[in-house]
Amino acid sequence: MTANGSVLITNVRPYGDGDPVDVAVTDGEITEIGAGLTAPDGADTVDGRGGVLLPGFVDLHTHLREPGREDTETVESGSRAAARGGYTAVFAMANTAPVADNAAITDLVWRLGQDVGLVDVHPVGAVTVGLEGRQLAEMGMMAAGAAKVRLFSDDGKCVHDPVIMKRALEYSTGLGVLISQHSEDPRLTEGAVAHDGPTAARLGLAGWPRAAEESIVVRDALLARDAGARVHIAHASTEGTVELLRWARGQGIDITAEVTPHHLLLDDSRLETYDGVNRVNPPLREERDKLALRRALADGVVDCVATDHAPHASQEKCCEFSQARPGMLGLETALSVIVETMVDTGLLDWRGVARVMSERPAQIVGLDDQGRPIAVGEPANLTIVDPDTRWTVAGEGLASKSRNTPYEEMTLPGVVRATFLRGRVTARRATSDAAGSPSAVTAGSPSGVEGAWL
Ligand SMILES: NC(=O)N[C@@H](CC(=O)O)C(=O)O
Ligand SMILES: [Zn+2]
Ligand SMILES: [Zn+2]
Repeated sequence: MTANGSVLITNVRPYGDGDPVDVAVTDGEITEIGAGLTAPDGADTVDGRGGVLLPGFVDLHTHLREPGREDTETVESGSRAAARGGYTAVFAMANTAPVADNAAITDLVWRLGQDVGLVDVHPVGAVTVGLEGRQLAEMGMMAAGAAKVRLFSDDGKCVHDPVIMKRALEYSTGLGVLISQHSEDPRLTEGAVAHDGPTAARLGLAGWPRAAEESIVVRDALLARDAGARVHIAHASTEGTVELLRWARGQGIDITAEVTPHHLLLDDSRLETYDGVNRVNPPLREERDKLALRRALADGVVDCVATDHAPHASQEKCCEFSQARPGMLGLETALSVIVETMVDTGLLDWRGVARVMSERPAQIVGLDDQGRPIAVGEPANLTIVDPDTRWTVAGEGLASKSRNTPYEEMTLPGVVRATFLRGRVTARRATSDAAGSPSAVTAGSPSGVEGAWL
């Protein structure tokens, strides 16, 4: 565990409200908020340049590929990507090799994350042994380990056997942990590579129907109801899922859900090029799903944003569409996609961004040191966002070890200027432009140039 930091953050607007203030941090905690503060003893000063100060983001759905596929991402490279994306905590999915279905693996991932020290990496434990859907994993042992695993998922695969899912939910309630379901009826998606709609039909791609997701969402809502359990829906992707979530909430069922940035911005019209970078599970849907998901995130029916950051090697993505591995990068572009789809459209203000990217995800998994108010006495897990600068995404310049961003060459609004984990700077952009006027930056532009990462 690395020491807590002291820093003076100047010229920032908490939640984008009011006139700029300074925020003093000592030993990892916010000690003072006001105008014209002086730096705590020995502390660094970070000029926020009038940017929006938000609680550090929390990602309930990240794939870090360690152990097993360190060629595509490691805890270290993924942590750096997360910090640059404004994150202070991420949940690393269990579909590694070997699978994180025991406390030896989950504790290893936790320790690797703490040693890197850029973001709190909370391992997700598998629900079933080997993600095979047959035998429950030792959830209790993982929860009792150093990693204190609190989120379990077979993500990549659905816990499709209803009897296993029922038992897992009952068990999770006793342990006080949460199950995140990758909702996919495997019989309905055999061979499927794209959303089952007119585009896939025209392109000759095997279709993944909305019902494959929605039938599991409603089944699990009913299983959670009867078990008196909570359940979380990973990567909600359809208009029907939104309706089912609304219905289940109305019944008093304890169900929460996340949506990915890519399902808010992209749709299956992207598939025309047959570029494997657009293959993802669940698939990019249609315009009306995208718009329903945006509205649901704004009104709280979908609780939060989760990246489903899924790094893959270029040889796994640059091939025939149906052979490409599903999944896309997300950590370093999530904030910008949320600004584009939710802030610039008037659906969310900055308080809303704090809610869906930090507060709600922290509450859902019960992290008591994340998603906290920006107030004296609170942990300094923070991010500064410059909402007026646009940048052009280039996979080449990202901190991730992989390049499979679907936003290559897109110009997006919103730049993370700096991220703080318990008061320590974990990511920071250079500012050669002292006047602070908005300007275009490019990810990974050469050092010394505006926007480069220090
Ligand atoms: N989302 C994806 O398309 N892929 C994920 C697995 C998953 O989230 O289901 C992966 O691990 O690559
Ligand atoms: Zn999944
Ligand atoms: Zn995933």
